[in-house]
Amino acid sequence: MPDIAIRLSGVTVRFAEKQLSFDCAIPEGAAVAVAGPSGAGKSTLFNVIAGFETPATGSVTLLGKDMAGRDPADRPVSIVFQDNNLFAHLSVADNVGLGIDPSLRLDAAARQRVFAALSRVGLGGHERRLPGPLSGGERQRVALARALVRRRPILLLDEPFAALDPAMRAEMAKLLSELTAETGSTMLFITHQPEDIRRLAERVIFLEDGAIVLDEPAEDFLSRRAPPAVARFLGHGPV
Ligand SMILES: Nc1ncnc2c1ncn2[C@@H]1O[C@H](COP(=O)(O)OP(=O)(O)OP(=O)(O)O)[C@@H](O)[C@H]1O
Repeated sequence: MPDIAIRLSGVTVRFAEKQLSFDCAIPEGAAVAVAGPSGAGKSTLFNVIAGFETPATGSVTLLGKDMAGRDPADRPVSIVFQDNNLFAHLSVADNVGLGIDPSLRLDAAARQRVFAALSRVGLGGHERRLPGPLSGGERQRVALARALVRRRPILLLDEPFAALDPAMRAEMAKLLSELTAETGSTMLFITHQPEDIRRLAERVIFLEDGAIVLDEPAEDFLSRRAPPAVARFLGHGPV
């Protein structure tokens, strides 16, 4: 049995109009899809794991360590946001270098890591370009390279496929599955497409109305006809 990479126990998050609650145990090395209707709590779940949101109750344990009071920078987590947060005035290489040192004081070994990460995501030779003219898929891969140079064992990807056309979706899924196999990292990705689950996920976490309602192997999830929100997600219509 693999160890548990992410354990949330009795976690609640209170917003003015809403309370969310999370319990889950995600094995180390798993590729996990996070799905559910808009407003269900997917981004909040990521923010709790990454440390951008502080729970009102409960515990967040990552790789066996309690994260209470730990800043995002001190957690074993890299997060790639949906809008990929690239700086328009910095080169591709510098955008990736920020993952190593926010003040961009990079020695030769660090610069080598940046080049290696860009080459790994298929962007070797693009180091000096600015992000502006890049395609959506290329920008996503720059953001992914920045996450990779941080070498954190847990990778959170907020809709990594959203801006991509079907061919690029398949390519990105292949890249992510190769990367996680190589590094052994635990990866969670938010998606609205069953196809991404078929391609990449071993497990699925499904949220509804502020809570995790399913946490199970992808094949079990994909053969479901209920509850209704899952049936809708899978394109089966209401039951
Ligand atoms: N900072 C906040 N203050 C108040 N309410 C919030 C805050 N962040 C999220 N919420 C509320 O919590 C609920 C969950 O939001 P969240 O963004 O996590 O959902 P989501 O599943 O990621 O949605 P989407 O798919 O639309 O991005 C929503 O009702 C949202 O309005």
